[in-house]
Amino acid sequence: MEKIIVRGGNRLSGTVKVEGAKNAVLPVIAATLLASNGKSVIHDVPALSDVYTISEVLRYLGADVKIEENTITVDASQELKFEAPFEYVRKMRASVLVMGSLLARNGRARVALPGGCAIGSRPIDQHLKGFEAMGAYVKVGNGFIDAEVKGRLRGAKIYLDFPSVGATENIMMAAVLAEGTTIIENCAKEPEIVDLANFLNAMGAKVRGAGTGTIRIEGVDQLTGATHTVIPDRIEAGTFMVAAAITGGNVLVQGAVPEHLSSLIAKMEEMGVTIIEEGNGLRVIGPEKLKAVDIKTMPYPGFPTDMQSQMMALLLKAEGTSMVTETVFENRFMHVEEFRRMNADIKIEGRSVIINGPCNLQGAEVAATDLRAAAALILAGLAAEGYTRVTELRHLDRGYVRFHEKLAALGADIERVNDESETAAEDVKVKDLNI
Ligand SMILES: CC(=O)N[C@H]1[C@@H](OP(=O)(O)OP(=O)(O)OC[C@H]2O[C@@H](n3ccc(=O)[nH]c3=O)[C@H](O)[C@@H]2O)O[C@H](CO)[C@@H](O)[C@@H]1O
Ligand SMILES: C=C(OP(=O)(O)O)C(=O)O
Repeated sequence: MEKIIVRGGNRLSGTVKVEGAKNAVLPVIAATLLASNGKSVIHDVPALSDVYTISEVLRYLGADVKIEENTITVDASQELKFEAPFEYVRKMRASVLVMGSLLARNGRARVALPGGCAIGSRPIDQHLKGFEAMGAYVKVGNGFIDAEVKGRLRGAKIYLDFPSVGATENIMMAAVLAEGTTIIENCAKEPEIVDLANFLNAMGAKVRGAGTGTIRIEGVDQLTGATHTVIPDRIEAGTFMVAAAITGGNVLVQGAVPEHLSSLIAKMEEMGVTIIEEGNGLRVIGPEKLKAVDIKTMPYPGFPTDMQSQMMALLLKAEGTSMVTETVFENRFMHVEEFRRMNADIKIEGRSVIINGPCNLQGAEVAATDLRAAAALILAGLAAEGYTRVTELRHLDRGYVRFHEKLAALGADIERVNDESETAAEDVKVKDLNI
């Protein structure tokens, strides 16, 4: 079994470079399907398992995808299939993002239902509501969503009940080739939405208002492949900012965009962390003592849910009582039990978590339950006494490139091992159970 073993206590120092954003590159890759001529060239693509999964989806659909270092080239000019099977969607929910592009290009999209995951039930009703408003007939059955439109999609006014990131992206991708104007109201404002709009516009689309609560899209007849560089990953940047703070370290996070991180910066400063803009990044200096604060996750520009578990790790070391309230996903507290295994004084009360700090964290064997929980447990391990062993690393690999190597380069005592003896023992168990 693969695990990351970290021994806490080292102060981190040095420079770490942020990768291109996972949550920006996935919709951008899905959008390359919209180009019926020319190739798209995407730069600063992070080497993540999610990126390989979406590339496989595109290949299955008939696109020609080449990955060279941090650049992906997609030629989707040939005829495309319209179905994305469960084997891909199961690996990665974001596979559902090909739906808007396929519907716009083919007039039909059939995508396996993504189902829930460890952080919540995650329905896609708002995506489907948008497609229906644009004239698509949507049917859900046998584990698939089937959307079909006779002729071309038509522009429509769509109000989202919640500013869903995925629904905003999927509707944008459907609307760029629709006939007439689409207006998405109460849409998501995340930087990743702006990045997608920039790529679509480079392909010849007419998208205005991305980054505000209303996006206006005038449909065009055809899109052409374009070149694009993905924005830096604000969540990876934030994770390293916490790593610096939790160890009382001094780290330059190169590529961190301050405007994308304002809520995190504000909260970390309230805790007593020093954050200085330097070059094209942020220098983060951890204090001797951290102060407790309250946090509530919200859609952008509110505090990001994708930083909730890492920030919770930091609050474990803060003096006083902190409350973390999760409003975006209904079940994103699976890491709390794991923190408790590390001797954290922490409890769940409804949609909030109460932390009494500073906790005397102790190393333990803990399991990652989702991508950000994996990072948070490693962060807690950096500040714990003794050795922390984190398992279920497939979650980590979805969103972090060489995470342990980057931390080791900053001075952390950390390694990633493949413990053969444990794997062998597990094989025996599996055989005994005849699974
Ligand atoms: C690949 C990607 O970019 N993932 C991000 C994206 O996920 P994703 O796009 O899935 O997140 P959404 O913004 O859509 O979801 C937010 C909330 O809205 C609900 N909802 C969403 C759609 C819908 O049709 N109906 C509905 O009820 C969800 O269940 C959830 O409770 O934004 C989330 C919120 O910032 C981040 O945590 C994820 O990292
Ligand atoms: C929840 C996340 O991603 P996804 O939507 O791909 O599951 C995340 O990046 O933290």
